Amino acid sequence: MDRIETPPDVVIRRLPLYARSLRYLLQEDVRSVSSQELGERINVTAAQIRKDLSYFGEFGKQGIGYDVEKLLNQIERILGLNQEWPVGLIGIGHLGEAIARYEGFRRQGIRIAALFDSDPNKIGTDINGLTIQDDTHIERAMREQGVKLAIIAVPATRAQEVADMLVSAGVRAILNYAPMVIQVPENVWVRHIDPVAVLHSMTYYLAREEDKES
Ligand SMILES: NC(=O)c1ccc[n+]([C@@H]2O[C@H](COP(=O)([O-])OP(=O)(O)OC[C@H]3O[C@@H](n4cnc5c(N)ncnc54)[C@H](O)[C@@H]3O)[C@@H](O)[C@H]2O)c1
Repeated sequence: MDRIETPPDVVIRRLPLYARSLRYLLQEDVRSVSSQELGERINVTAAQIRKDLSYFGEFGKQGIGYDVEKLLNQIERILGLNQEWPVGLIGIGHLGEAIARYEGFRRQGIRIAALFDSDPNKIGTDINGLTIQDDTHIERAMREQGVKLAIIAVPATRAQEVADMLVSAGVRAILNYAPMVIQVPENVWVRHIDPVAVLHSMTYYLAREEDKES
């Protein structure tokens, strides 16, 4: 069977969730799992899991389920997690410092490799063995280390200029925490994390409930 279709982005976004669930299963010493059981853990139907995985080849056998370790290895390979990814972090304020100190990234294939800020009081100080560099050095430092991934944790008003510097530095994927949509060329991936917008999408429901009660 030909499998030339490009997997949609929603499928790619689910793969890390499958991988995480499979890691938990391995920790629980579960060696084999059905798409039904895997789906229940992440609120996805068994049919959806089978369809998602079918973009990448044949996994598991009908009626037997998936070998947890093998499927995890395959998904990790698909996600490029058979290597470690260095990441540049820009903006070492409240959030940036917490990210720089977070040990969980390293355990999951992501290595914070370079820190940048524009505040002269922060430049030259160390966090977790890394020296905060002047953000005017982004291009040189990122190119020298071959860093293709970056995290933006600067105020919204500074996010676009930082994104422009990252693009000039050859960065191809940006995780943006600033509440501001940044413009980048087509060949650069951007994901936004906006906890305030997510909370507001729930305050909508709470406010309606309160209206009904009053
Ligand atoms: N702190 C949170 O819980 C939180 C939650 C969600 C989103 N955010 C967003 O994350 C971003 C950072 O938040 P924060 O609380 O850490 O802010 P912060 O003010 O504590 O830190 C911002 C840091 O960015 C640096 N900076 C400013 N301009 C820069 C530039 N051009 N280049 C490099 N560094 C620069 C500042 O010197 C400072 O160290 C903001 O956009 C904020 O809206 C924060």
